[in-house]
Amino acid sequence: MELCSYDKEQAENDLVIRIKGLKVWTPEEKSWWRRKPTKAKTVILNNITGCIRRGEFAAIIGPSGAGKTTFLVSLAGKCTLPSEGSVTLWARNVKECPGAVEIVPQHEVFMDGLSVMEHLVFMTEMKLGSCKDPRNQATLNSLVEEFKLKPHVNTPVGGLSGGEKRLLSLATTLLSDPQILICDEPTTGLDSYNALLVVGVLKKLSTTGRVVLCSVHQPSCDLFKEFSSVLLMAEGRLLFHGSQEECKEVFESIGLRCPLNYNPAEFYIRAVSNSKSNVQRLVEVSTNRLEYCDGASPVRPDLVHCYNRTIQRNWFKQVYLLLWRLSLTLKREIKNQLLQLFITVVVTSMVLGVAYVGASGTTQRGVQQIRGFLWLITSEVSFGVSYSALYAFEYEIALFKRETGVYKCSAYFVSRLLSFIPRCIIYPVLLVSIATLAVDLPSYIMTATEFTVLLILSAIPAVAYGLGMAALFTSTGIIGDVMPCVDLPLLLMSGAFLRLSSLPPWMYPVKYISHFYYAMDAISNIYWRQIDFIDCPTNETSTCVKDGAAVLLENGYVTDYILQDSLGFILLTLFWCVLGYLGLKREERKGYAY
Ligand SMILES: Nc1ncnc2c1ncn2[C@@H]1O[C@H](COP(=O)(O)OP(=O)(O)OP(=O)(O)O)[C@@H](O)[C@H]1O
Repeated sequence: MELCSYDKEQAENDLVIRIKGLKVWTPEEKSWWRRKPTKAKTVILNNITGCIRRGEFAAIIGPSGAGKTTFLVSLAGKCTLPSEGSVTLWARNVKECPGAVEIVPQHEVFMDGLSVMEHLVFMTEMKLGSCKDPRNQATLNSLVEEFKLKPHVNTPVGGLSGGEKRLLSLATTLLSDPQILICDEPTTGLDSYNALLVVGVLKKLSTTGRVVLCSVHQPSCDLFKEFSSVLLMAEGRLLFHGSQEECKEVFESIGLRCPLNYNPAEFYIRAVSNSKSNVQRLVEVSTNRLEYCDGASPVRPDLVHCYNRTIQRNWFKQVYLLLWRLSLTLKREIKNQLLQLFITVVVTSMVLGVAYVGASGTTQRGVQQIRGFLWLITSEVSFGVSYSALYAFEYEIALFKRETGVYKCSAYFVSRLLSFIPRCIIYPVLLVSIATLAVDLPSYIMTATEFTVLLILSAIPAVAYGLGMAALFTSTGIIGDVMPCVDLPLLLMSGAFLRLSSLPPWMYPVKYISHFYYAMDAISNIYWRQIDFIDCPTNETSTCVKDGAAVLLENGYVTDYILQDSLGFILLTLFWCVLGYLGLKREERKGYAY
């Protein structure tokens, strides 16, 4: 089970991680109307140099805000802040060795509706391959055993305690058997038994040659002594790196002796909290001590072969697995979801039925009513599905970012789109079946069937539109405000409120990206093409429309509607999918907030 390996004989005692002059800072923030920066640049990591050896099990300690998390994230090559200096694994840039390092963040993010086993099966399938493979099954079972997750395999993840979630998070990360494991506060929130259990497993990993780095907050004496080395940080600097014995010696050399029976970790942290002089003295000592890293012989990059146990499942398999995971959570809510949908559609259909009872397109009065009815059923479906997709990413975006690299962004978007297909079918079927009973449709069965098929087809670009907008605005939280502004020009193009034949040419592009337009164009054509004669009373004062074709002409709908509207639905779905994909890609690039 080897991930990112290298020629062992050649480099048995070599350095694994080498850090040179690492500096990380937050960028200046400027507003476009002021020249002066609104927020100055802040240095988080200040010129860190050091090296980590094979088999090291290190505790990273320091006061809050010392930069421990930023340091760990930089070591994993996942820091998105501006930086200089270098982090290399076996003489290779950390970013060139993906999969060699895995990071377990401080905060867990899971799909709460899944059970522990379902989550682990999903991750195994995505990262390692089929769960039917005995090797993968053995890995999965051994992690369940090792992290004492067996009693919880059927418990929903959302129902686990904080500590149990931590164990699950570690087990998930270890599935891919990383060569370097970085854990941000792996024992926080665990009782002493589980904390020791976790530390024990991590220590065991390090004895196999892997590097395990953990930031720890106020570790107990028992826990602290399990670590083979200590990295002490304060004010963004690495003040000490070495064994616990050496740490004691260094502190004593600057006149700081840990009292007997006092927790050494707590003593070191206290000594560097709010004491500039202690920090300065340790910086001076460490500058000399850390030179040993420069003296050690580096591995030749050409001898390093980065490979990793995780595999990339093919795109279709990824979509399938993501859909399978979504279906598991949906299955648990299916009764509520169906009931909600049913009530919404029945109430809507009944209101429409009552308002348009007996409406027929064969009379002059009926023309207006049928136009209204057609507009309302198409807009109900479009709004119903696009707004249900609008908040799809709100809760999932953190999970998506956390799982970056596990599956492709496009696979995730497509699986989310496909998960709405049942709604795109059920909604129109119910709505047309109930609402059309009240109106006078020519060749009822045929027309109602055509309406249903059309509304199902129109629901797909509508969902893509909702998801696309959701992906574009998910991180800003303003989606609820943006949607109505984008909806307005699109629904104006439906032809229900404007005569499309007299649109100014500059508005044409809006018409062609309006799913309302294609849906109204098609449904109007289906209905009005069957109306050969519209009665015109002798006492009618205004001009009469004489047949369905005249109604279509008046509205500005096309004649070749099947080809144009089908093409419109396809292109529009692609258009919103591409925009949604780009939105998600942008979120992915921003990185996970560790
Ligand atoms: N993306 C960021 N933007 C702005 N400031 C940041 C960012 N990330 C970290 N910081 C700041 O850098 C400092 C170090 O943060 P970091 O989380 O690395 O510290 P830490 O030692 O892990 O703290 P704790 O032990 O409390 O988790 C903090 O003052 C934090 O506010």
